[in-house]
Amino acid sequence: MYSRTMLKVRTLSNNLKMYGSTSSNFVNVSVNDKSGVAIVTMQREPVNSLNLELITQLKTALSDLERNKCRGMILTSASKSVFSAGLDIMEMYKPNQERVRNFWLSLQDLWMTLYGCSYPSVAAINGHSPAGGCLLSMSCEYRIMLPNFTIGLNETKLGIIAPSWFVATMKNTIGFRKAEMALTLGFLFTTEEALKVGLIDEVASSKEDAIAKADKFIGQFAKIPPQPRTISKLMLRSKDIETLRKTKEQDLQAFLQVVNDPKTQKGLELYLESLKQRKA
Ligand SMILES: CCCCCCCC/C=C\C=C\CC(=O)SCCNC(=O)CCNC(=O)[C@H](O)C(C)(C)COP(=O)(O)OP(=O)(O)OC[C@H]1O[C@@H](n2cnc3c(N)ncnc32)[C@H](O)[C@@H]1OP(=O)(O)O
Repeated sequence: MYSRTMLKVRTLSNNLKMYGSTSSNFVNVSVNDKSGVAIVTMQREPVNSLNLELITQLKTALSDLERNKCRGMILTSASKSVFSAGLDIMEMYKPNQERVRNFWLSLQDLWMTLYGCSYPSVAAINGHSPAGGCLLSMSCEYRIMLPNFTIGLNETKLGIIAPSWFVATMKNTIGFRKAEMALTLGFLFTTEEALKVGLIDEVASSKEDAIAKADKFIGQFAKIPPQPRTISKLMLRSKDIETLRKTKEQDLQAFLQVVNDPKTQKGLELYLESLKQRKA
């Protein structure tokens, strides 16, 4: 049914090669020949932390799907326990200035592409989904999650502030009051809590069940003319996308200022240590 890599993810562009990156394939795209629905799988082990390369490859994959007029897209993970651990902290810890700049601009681009894509989008959340992982999930139109995992914007717990477009995405997903509580507490919801608060739409018993449910959700649009569908979606979403488009540089500078603050660097160092110690 789903043929692997029918839509090839392009290798990294030249401007990334200058950082000495190898063009490993962190994203797999497979398309169902019959329905035209694509499954986009993040496969950057161990936790799909979003580094520059994964972000760039995701953006390329989503844009390719747009160009190829795909019928729907399901975003999921190759890991059995993590959807995405959010932004790769190593991109922000003692960063190379040119790379960290590119990193943030690429993340902005990815969000604008995913949030504003014309095709129906579903996150099949088959593992933990904190911070940037939650942002990706919320940017889709529908979320299906497996039990016993967590999801949320936990930035305040890390001593940082979620950028305004993360906040807008959460507010648009669960409403002002619940977003305010969740963001100020840096709350990570369990699957059950996420369902209750409306952060996810359905619970699935397995990844296969999540994909089947996602296919069913997308299938509903077969009878809806695509143009009115897309225009309606963008009427709801384009204001926040345009806000970021207009303030990209300002947002970048705010990010760079925070990242380059010695206090942030110390915080990131301690957090990385705490992640490693959890294992010991
Ligand atoms: C006024 C306007 C100001 C604007 C300023 C903007 C500033 C905003 C800046 C940043 C925004 C950030 C958003 C983010 O996304 S930050 C990332 C937040 N992510 C997390 O907190 C998740 C951390 N990870 C975990 O909780 C767990 O790893 C989990 C995802 C639950 C998976 O657990 P488990 O399966 O047990 O795996 P391990 O913890 O053992 O991890 C395996 C290895 O992966 C490393 N790891 C984990 N997460 C990350 C990460 N996000 N980045 C980099 N590396 C990560 C972990 O250390 C292990 O490494 P190793 O095997 O070497 O020990």
